[in-house]
Amino acid sequence: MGMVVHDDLRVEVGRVLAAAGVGAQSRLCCALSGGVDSVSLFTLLCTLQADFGYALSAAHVHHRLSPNADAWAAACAGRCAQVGIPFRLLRVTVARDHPGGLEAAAREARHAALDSLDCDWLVFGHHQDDQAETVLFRLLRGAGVHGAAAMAAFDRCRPAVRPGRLRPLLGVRRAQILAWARAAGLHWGEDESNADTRYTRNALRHQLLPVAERIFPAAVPALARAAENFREADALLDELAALDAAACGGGPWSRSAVLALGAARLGNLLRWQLRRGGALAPSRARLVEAVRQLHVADADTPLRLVLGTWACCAYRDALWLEPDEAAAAPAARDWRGEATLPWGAGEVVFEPTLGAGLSRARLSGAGAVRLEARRQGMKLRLDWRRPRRSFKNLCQEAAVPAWLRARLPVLWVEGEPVWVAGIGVAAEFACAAGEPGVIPRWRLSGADPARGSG
Ligand SMILES: Nc1ncnc2c1ncn2[C@@H]1O[C@H](COP(=O)(O)OP(=O)(O)OP(=O)(O)O)[C@@H](O)[C@H]1O
Repeated sequence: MGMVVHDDLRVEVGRVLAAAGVGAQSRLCCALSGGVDSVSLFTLLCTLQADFGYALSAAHVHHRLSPNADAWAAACAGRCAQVGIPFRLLRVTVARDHPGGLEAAAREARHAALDSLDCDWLVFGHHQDDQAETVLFRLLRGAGVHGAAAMAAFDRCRPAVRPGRLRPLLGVRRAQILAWARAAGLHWGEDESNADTRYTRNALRHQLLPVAERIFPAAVPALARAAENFREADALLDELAALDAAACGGGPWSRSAVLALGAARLGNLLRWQLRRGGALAPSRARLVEAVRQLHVADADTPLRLVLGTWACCAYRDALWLEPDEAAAAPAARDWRGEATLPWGAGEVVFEPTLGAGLSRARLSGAGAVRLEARRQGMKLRLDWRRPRRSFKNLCQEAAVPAWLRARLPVLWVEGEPVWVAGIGVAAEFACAAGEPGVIPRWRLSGADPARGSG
């Protein structure tokens, strides 16, 4: 393209790529908005391709919001065609009723579309001024350490799930990029919404930050440095949470071990686990309240505390987090005498006994034995001398909370329940004295409930 290439920007982008471990086998996709930042980035990535040997492509998200959106998309497509770089146009539909407003809805749709691309790294044009704005924005909304850490120059996001994110210009000032782009003779678009101070981010950029810079001339690099400090502290908190999670039993934690942690550490553990599960961060008030309730509930009370889109559950000595909509019952399974069967977040263990639990003879004389959730209108007789009672009644008596009922494993023989976890064995199938039997036990262990298995 016959442009002047200033070495400083090229060196900086190359430094970040090398630090992230980008090499000849890497597939990079440049998120190309058509603005000066991503156009400069795209140009630099094209230049550096010879040094690194990576495969480069570009993608533009068409939000269908602005009347100029088609022109932006066409400009991006044209730019890629000119230099022979594969280009993807991603059309998204932005929710008009998003609780965070149109800007947040557009961002969410944009990131979801980009995440679906088949590449190792998505490369963004964020720079140091964006970083400073992000830090300030988040602090003004009461962020914690994780939020105030803002953006990383690179995050290797769960390789199998979504591409990593690279921001090679994060240490570069906006003015530097602009000067570089002008010197390089680039052409780019100006986003009409950037001048619109109705959007909070733009108000921050055009009104708040200029005032801060008048008083603190180094406000932008200082805020970017603060983000790095927060990032370091955040990594330490994550390490602490990982240690605490392991010490509390890995998968479903031991409730007593979790409650032995101080309130701040317990909150840190919950936040960490929620982030790993991809949950939105709960509000501080909600989290503090959940920690308080966990502490005041007596050890045997089952708990289900909603934390935003997830819930923190405790039953007996197990404590775990799961998506809030996961009220669905675990998958049914046939029992053919196995020692254990998986059940949702845990398993059902069949312990051999003598004169207790379910009669082996009766079970083997019956048809198919199936582990399944409760069924509508089911009844169970625990005692010969008493009538059959409804599942609901039995649950109430055994203090099994409503949310847990759909998850209780039930052993069914020919359409009749013969065992219900936490409740007992049907009198018809009870083992007589001295007779070989089996006791099923529901154990919340094994699989990680936060992964929502079963
Ligand atoms: N429509 C788009 N299509 C492709 N990439 C885009 C688009 N808009 C923005 N990007 C990418 O995101 C970077 C940051 O853009 P911008 O500052 O407008 O977004 P933001 O909303 O502040 O950031 P973020 O989306 O990360 O929250 C751009 O440099 C570009 O790499």
